[in-house]
Order: sequence, then C-alpha cells, then structure tokens
Amino acid sequence: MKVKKICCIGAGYVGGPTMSVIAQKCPDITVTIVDINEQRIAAWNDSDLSKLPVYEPGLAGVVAEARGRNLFFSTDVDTAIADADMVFISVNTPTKTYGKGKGMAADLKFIELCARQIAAASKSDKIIVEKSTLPVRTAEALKSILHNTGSGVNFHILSNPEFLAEGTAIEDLHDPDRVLIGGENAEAVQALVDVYASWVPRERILTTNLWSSELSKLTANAFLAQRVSSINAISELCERTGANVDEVARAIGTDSRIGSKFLKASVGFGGSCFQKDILNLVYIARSYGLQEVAHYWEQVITMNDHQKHRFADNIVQTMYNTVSGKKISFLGWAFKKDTNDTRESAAIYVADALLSEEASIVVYDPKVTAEQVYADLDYLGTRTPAENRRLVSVVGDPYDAAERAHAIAVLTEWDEFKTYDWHRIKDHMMKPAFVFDGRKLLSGSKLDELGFQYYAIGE
Ligand SMILES: NC(=O)c1ccc[n+]([C@@H]2O[C@H](COP(=O)([O-])OP(=O)(O)OC[C@H]3O[C@@H](n4cnc5c(N)ncnc54)[C@H](O)[C@@H]3O)[C@@H](O)[C@H]2O)c1
Ligand SMILES: O=c1ccn([C@@H]2O[C@H](COP(=O)(O)OP(=O)(O)O[C@H]3O[C@H](CO)[C@@H](O)[C@H](O)[C@H]3O)[C@@H](O)[C@H]2O)c(=O)[nH]1
Repeated sequence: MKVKKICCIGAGYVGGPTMSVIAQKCPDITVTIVDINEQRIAAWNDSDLSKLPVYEPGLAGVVAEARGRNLFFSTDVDTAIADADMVFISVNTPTKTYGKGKGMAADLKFIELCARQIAAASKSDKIIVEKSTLPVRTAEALKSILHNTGSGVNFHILSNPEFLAEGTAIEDLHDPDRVLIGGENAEAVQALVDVYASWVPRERILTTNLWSSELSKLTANAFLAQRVSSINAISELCERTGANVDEVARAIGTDSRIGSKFLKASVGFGGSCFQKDILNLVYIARSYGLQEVAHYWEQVITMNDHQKHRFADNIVQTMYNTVSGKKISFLGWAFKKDTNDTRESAAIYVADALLSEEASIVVYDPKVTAEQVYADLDYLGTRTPAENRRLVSVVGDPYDAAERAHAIAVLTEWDEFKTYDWHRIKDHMMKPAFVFDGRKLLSGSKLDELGFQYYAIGE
C-alpha cells in the first residue's frame, strides 16, 4: 500500500516540524496538519515566516519549500481525517492535574478525543499512527474505540514515537539516529517504513511490536534524563571537593561504554518531556506493583528538583543571605538554547524561589516573549499576576537587564551570551558584581579577571 494523503492531528512542536519534513522529503504525499487552535494554524499559515508558532533553526526554510505545494495547515479536522489514508496523532499528553494519577499519569483525554473524532469522520480504511508519547498499551484503548464504531471501516494502529530534541528538530528529523515503528499489521508497518525510507537509510528504520515501541519512548527519555541527574549529583560533590564537573564528565565520557553526550551539568533539566515521561513511567511501574522500579526512576526527578532549588539557595547564601530588594538579572528563560519553548524550564522554578525571597527579577531571552514569562509564573499560582508583574520585568536588551543589577544568573545556554561585552556589563552592575552560571557557559577565568564574583555549577 502506498500512502498518498497524510493527516496529522496536532500542529505543535512535534506535529509541525515532523510533518513539514515528511512533506519536504515526500513531494508526492499530500500532508495536512490540523489543530483546533485557530491562532496556531493562522500562525503556521502566516506569510511572514518569522511568525511561525514554533522557533526551530531551519524550520522556516522547510515550511517555505513545502507549504502550499503538498503541505497544508487547517482547522478543518474532519475533512482532513476523511481524506487521509494515514492519520498521525500528535496531540499533547501532559501530566494529569486531576483525579486518579494526578501529578503522575499521562492525561490521555486529548488522545481519546482524537480517536473518537477519527472514528466518527472516517469513511474509508486508515492507518492510525501514534506520534504522541504514550503509556505502554495505549494502542489497546485506541483499538477498542476505533473498532467499535460499527461503520465497517478498518483501522490499523502503529506506534511511531518521535525522538527529536527541540532546538535541533530539523537536523534530528533529516538525519535521525533511528526511526521506530511498532505494529501488528505487516502491510501497515511497511507503508510507514516506505514514507521514512524516502530519506532515512533503511537500516535505521527499526520495527518492533506495538508495546516495545510505546515503552521504548518512555525508556529513552528516562535514560537521557537519568544521565543529566547523575552528572548533576556529581556536580554538587565537585563543589565540595575541588573537583571540576566538566573535567569529570570528560574523563568518564571518553570511556566508550559511557559515551560523552548528555553529561553537561546544569541548573536542572527542563522541557515538556523528561519530567512528564518519567512521572508516567513511575506511575505505570507502580500500577503493576513494581515499587522498586518506580522508586528507582523517581530519584531522577528528586535529584532534578534538588538541583534547581540548590541553585537558587546558593544565590541567596552567596549574596550575604538576602536577596530582598535586590535586582537579579536572568539571562535566558527557555528550557534550552535555540527554542522559544519554556515548558518546565528551570528558570521558572529558580525565579519562583528568588521571588519568595523578595528579589526583583529582570529577564532577557532572545526568543521568549514577556507574555510567556508572565504566563509561566502565573501558572505556578505562588503569587498574584499583579505581584508577578510588579516584581518581574522582561527586557529586549541584555545590557538593559544588567543595568544596576546585583547579580546575573545564566539559566539558558544561548550562544550569544558568550559574545557579550562583559566589561561593559560589569561597569553598569552594582558591586560586588555576581554571576551565577547555571550552564557553565561563560569563561570563569575571564570573568574573574574582569572582577566578577563568578560561581558555576560543579566548580
Ligand atoms: N516537544 C517535543 O520535543 C516532543 C518530542 C517528542 C515527543 N513529544 C510528544 O509529542 C506530543 C505532542 O507534543 P508537542 O510538544 O507537539 O505538544 P504541543 O502542545 O506543542 O502541541 C499539541 C497540539 O495538539 C493540539 N490538539 C490537542 N487536542 C486536539 C484535538 N482533539 N484536535 C486537534 N488538535 C488538538 C493542541 O491544540 C496543540 O496545538 C506529546 O505527547 C509529547 O510528549 C514531544
Ligand atoms: O547534558 C545535558 C543535556 C541536556 N540537559 C537539559 O535537559 C533538558 C532536555 O534537553 P534535550 O533532551 O536536549 O531537549 P528535549 O527537546 O527535551 O528532548 C528530549 O525530549 C524529547 C521529547 O520526548 C525527545 O524526543 C528527545 O529525544 C529528548 O532528548 C534541557 O533542559 C537541557 O538543557 C542538560 O542539562 N544536560
């Protein structure tokens, strides 16, 4: 079976870039990305490519190449489903905020809504692809909803988790380490293999059973996050012993059994995936009565929370045990560089802790809007929106952020921070001028020379 029309439900950080690349690489397939969020779809259709709702290096070029040719963005979900022979589900699967599993389990209500809508809108047989990250055995629930419509339409369900990382999404999609496809029906699996084989070497397209594929996604994120928490645990020990965490990371990373990636100590991992997916893994393990397994993975989150708090505590302690009324300038708000995404960013939690100590905060991030910064703080509910706006300001120029600041905290590893005129920054700061580098991004020796009091994670 050859796929001619693809529909993707969900035009977010995954649906948008992933389907744009499929459209770019498979000009003979018509790809329609649909979403219920009208504003988002309008932004994807904006003729000004700088207004795309997702910032990713290289994405605008891919969209420019395919949009209007074989790539379309629409809010007409039913029509796109009815026309397609393959439907990707790429909607959000956040941590549940209510009921059983609150704070742990994945909230599958958006997935179920999609399944019901697919069931209602379909007039012909379809392959349904789970692109969202889902708990193992979700395909079973999907099957049950789709197979009980009584419409006589046949559905084959595949699991095809996405491994792209934000900030490098286009690179990751163009040249993935692997593409994973889980499924029971050989013809359906082959149809999706053929789509990816248009640009991905065949040996990098792995096929497994449905459950292995679903579970591999949670497992991959758990392993990656575990490495960050492991090196962050060592960073605290480095600070007490005179060891340097970058040197330790290099020393262990050259062991080919360990490998060098994902060993960068930081203020803590953020992003929409790691915490959510580990919590979900813990919840699943617990629901099978596997307490030790659950406890083991839960420590990854415990360590990450500790790292964020300890960074904020260290700022307070170093600044003579009080930041009340002091201006602390945040360089970076996004959860990593090269993205405008702030979901679960460590910056939010560090800011919250410092605001509780009555600090005032000025934020500069090259890609994050003031609106987003306030939305992130308001969402925590620690203080009123009015208070957040009184205590936090967001500026469009890093030098303005540094003006009369008592301290600078580096929260995101944006490359441009390294290129600033740090001499000029120091001149305009209060003295002593503190820098707390949560990313080990800046040159400590250079900043020391300039007269800063420089503190970095893991030194
Ligand atoms: N963000 C990442 O880097 C990443 C990477 C790999 C996997 N994932 C997984 O992919 C999934 C999507 O993540 P995301 O970051 O793209 O989320 P997102 O919130 O950016 O996008 C999801 C979109 O789905 C839309 N939506 C929800 N219900 C809908 C419905 N019934 N009909 C139409 N549209 C609907 C929302 O309006 C939203 O625009 C999640 O399961 C996530 O865990 C994310
Ligand atoms: O050595 C490291 C590597 C990462 N991080 C932090 O960890 C977080 C996550 O980074 P990264 O994994 O690069 O970005 P994500 O976009 O969250 O991507 C992860 O989550 C996605 C969603 O599931 C998966 O698809 C990707 O494979 C997986 O890397 C960020 O805050 C990083 O700053 C560190 O602190 N140190």
